[in-house]
Amino acid sequence: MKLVSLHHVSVSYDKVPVLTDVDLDIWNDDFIGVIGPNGGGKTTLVKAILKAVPYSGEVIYAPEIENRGCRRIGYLPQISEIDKSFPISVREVVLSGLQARKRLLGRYTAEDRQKADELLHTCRIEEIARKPIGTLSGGQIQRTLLCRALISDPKLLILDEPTNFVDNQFEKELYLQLKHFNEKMAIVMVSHDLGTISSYVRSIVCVNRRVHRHDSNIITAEQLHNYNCPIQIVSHGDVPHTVLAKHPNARS
Ligand SMILES: Nc1ncnc2c1ncn2[C@@H]1O[C@H](COP(=O)(O)OP(=O)(O)OP(=O)(O)O)[C@@H](O)[C@H]1O
Repeated sequence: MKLVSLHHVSVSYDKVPVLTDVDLDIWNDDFIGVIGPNGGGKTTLVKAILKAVPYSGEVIYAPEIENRGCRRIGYLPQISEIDKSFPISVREVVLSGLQARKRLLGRYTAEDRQKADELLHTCRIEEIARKPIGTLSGGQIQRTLLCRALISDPKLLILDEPTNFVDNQFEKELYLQLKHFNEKMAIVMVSHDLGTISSYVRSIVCVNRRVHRHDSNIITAEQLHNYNCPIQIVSHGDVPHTVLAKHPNARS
């Protein structure tokens, strides 16, 4: 079942085109890795899927995704987009994932709080439930944001660089959890860590102003060529690699 369809979607910031004429369908069982060079438009693509940036063209949600004002998309933003000075506890951050629904229905229920506690337990952060987010490590923040993204029982989970600033242990646990979540929801994950994600995702979407979907998790030489930027090969086989952080062609 098709959950989201983008038709001829274009996005510009200050008249500078960032995404041009994007056609993309997201299906209910998808596990998509979104790759591309720095500044290529990956986060903008995610925001277009969320209708969180002005765009031309069409972004169409199936009724399973949006029904009577209730949107079932969980979103884990980049850590840099989080205001850590905001005086709010881990548990409150997790519950805030229900806000869109609460605008219609009012206060949190005992059931909501129990759900938040279950997720905190699943992500192994129940002992920091009362801590303010400003005091947390990168891994603890990512776990908190993951719980927030999951609390509304999404049909589509979107993660933007979820393994930035986290340790290897968290990364491994996260990928295994995502595999499990993918039995119930579609997943779209932006990552620079191509070598790792290629062994978990089922499709690859390359973003460099234009968007190409490849229904395979094998990263090809052609895809690497699309990067047009320095690449560090980290292992052999199906060309897994990492894009260097410093990048002369970046537009940002
Ligand atoms: N709100 C904004 N206003 C103006 N320009 C923006 C805005 N957001 C992003 N950009 C620019 O749009 C381009 C694409 O940015 P985007 O964050 O979508 O790329 P990205 O592929 O996610 O990059 P990165 O890998 O560095 O996270 C960049 O040149 C960026 O500077």
